Amino acid sequence: MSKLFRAVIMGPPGSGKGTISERIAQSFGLTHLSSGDFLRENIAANTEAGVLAKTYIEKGLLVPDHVMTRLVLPRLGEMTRYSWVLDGFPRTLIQAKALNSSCDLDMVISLNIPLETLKERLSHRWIHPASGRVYNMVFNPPRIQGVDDVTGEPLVQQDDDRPEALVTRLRHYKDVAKPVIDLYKSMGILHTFSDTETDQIWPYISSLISNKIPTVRPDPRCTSP
Ligand SMILES: Nc1ncnc2c1ncn2[C@@H]1O[C@H](COP(=O)(O)OP(=O)(O)OP(=O)(O)O)[C@@H](O)[C@H]1O
Ligand SMILES: Nc1nc2c(ncn2[C@@H]2O[C@H](COP(=O)(O)OP(=O)(O)O)[C@@H](O)[C@H]2O)c(=O)[nH]1
Repeated sequence: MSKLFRAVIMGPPGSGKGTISERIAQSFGLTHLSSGDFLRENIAANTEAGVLAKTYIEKGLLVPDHVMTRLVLPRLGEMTRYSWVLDGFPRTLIQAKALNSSCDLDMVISLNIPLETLKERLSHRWIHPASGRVYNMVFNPPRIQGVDDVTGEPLVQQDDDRPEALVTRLRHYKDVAKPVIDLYKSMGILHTFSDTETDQIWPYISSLISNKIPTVRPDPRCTSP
């Protein structure tokens, strides 16, 4: 069996983590794991972690590290046979160290996108709150304006995506992410991409991953035993 591939994607709000993770998942047959999705699932299922996490998310705060690690690491433990790209975790040094002690990462992708681009993108970002599906009224609009493609439910704009809120979020991201980025740099697995367009960055990410995964392997869940 060929070696499994594990990647983390980091970047400020609106940098394209979700968009690029989806492209990686589709192109290389990896599973896209998102801490935001894990949280939404737990909130919907009213688990103990979900109820606790909700109180932080509603205040615009990061969920405490011990809650996040207890939530994410067991999910990764269930993925031992699969290659994945992890989006939204780790966000702090404590989370990064916990991740390092539970698995070996092959690659960390860090997106470094100018503030003006983030502001512009987030001002057009609309989401389907229940699923976390993300649209952009310019870049990838829904089929019917204002409505989720899958459920037909209304889309909303998050308060956090307002330009005024973004500057604070970005500062916070930089402070918290810096030691994480330094750690991955020191491990020699960090790859940073800077551009204003996902379509410009994508060929570089794609060829980087192709070099690590010489043949595009089908997702093992989709093959018969
Ligand atoms: N690794 C994490 N550590 C702490 N809190 C987290 C983590 N991942 C997600 N959260 C919490 O869940 C919320 C939703 O996360 P999600 O990644 O879906 O969206 P987001 O923070 O709006 O990020 P972005 O704008 O970068 O997509 C976050 O705002 C944060 O409160
Ligand atoms: N205009 C434009 N919008 C983009 C581009 N890449 C992603 N987006 C949109 O920008 C917003 C933020 O992207 P997202 O993947 O949610 O970023 P994340 O917050 O880092 O996960 C979404 O509305 C995307 O559809 C791009 O290259 N150009």
